[in-house]
Amino acid sequence: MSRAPASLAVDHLSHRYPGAPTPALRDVSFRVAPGQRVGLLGPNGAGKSTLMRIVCGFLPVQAGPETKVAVAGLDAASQSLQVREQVGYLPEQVPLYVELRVREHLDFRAAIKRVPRRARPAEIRRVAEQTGLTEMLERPIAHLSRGYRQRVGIADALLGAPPLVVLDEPTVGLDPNQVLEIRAMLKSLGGGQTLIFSSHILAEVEALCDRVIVLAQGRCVADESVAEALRASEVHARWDGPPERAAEVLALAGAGGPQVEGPVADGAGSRARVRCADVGEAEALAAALGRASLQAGVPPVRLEIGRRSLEERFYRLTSGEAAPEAEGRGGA
Ligand SMILES: Nc1ncnc2c1ncn2[C@@H]1O[C@H](COP(=O)(O)OP(=O)(O)OP(=O)(O)O)[C@@H](O)[C@H]1O
Repeated sequence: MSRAPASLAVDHLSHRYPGAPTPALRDVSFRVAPGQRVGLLGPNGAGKSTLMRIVCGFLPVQAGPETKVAVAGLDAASQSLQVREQVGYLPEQVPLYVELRVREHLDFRAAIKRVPRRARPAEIRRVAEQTGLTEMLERPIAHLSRGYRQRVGIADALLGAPPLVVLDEPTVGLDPNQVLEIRAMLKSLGGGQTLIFSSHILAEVEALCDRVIVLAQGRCVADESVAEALRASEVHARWDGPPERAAEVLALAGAGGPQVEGPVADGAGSRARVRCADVGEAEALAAALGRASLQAGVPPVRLEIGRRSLEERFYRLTSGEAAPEAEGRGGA
């Protein structure tokens, strides 16, 4: 089976559970193009599952000014049944009929998803192959390991070739080998569907996605391509002089604005860090800071170019604090 991948549009989406003191989602907006692979990152309670449930039509869209959720152009509020037909969903807690064999379970689920009876055997073979379950089809689910049960949940989400596949923490609770196997399996899924999955694990998102959306306390705090996030660099600088003198050096080098953190006192000296869009910009800035330090007479100087890891950025974005210093790279 094959169907064209779906687009997803989320506009000004907020959500408050009945009786909850704070909203689970606050004015979240983003767009996903057909065939994109998007990682939804965020700490516990950030709102990832809530967002996924709404996108899949399992939680209602709470109306608000300009609120809209559309899958393949279908409105999740007024066309929720049609939206569900577009989506394959792996919930956080996978509901499996453990007394059934894998094939029976998938056949039952395919029937619910209205895969025509005659197409079902081939469809089950297809998803079993994609998820590495071919040898397990006759096993009772009760006898499967957690990793294999997760594969059954993912196979279920892929049944009927839904244009949008939404996987809520597909590797959570698995042992390290199972995590690697599931990641390899997800990576091997072709671009035949739009894929959104949630994770706490940055390496996973880096490896599997072309785009990352970061949620924190119900807000979307970052939305960028993984390549862009990985390109980001920064310059770490230390001076023997006090912060006022370091500020002079920064000004001489033309570094200012929100990209600059510091300068702050560091022992007898001072330090600052400047965010840059890429390594080239960081190298040019490090050289300019070197010249400016000499000019201002604030020696000695230590300048390092550090890659801002996705991990560090994630930490900052979701906690509002600086992570422990990133490892330096190179020097000037
Ligand atoms: N059924 C519910 N009723 C009330 N509050 C809920 C419900 N489900 C989630 N919440 C609350 O909504 C907020 C967002 O939860 P959600 O499960 O969407 O976050 P999450 O990012 O998926 O977290 P986790 O990574 O822990 O699964 C949290 O404060 C949570 O306590």
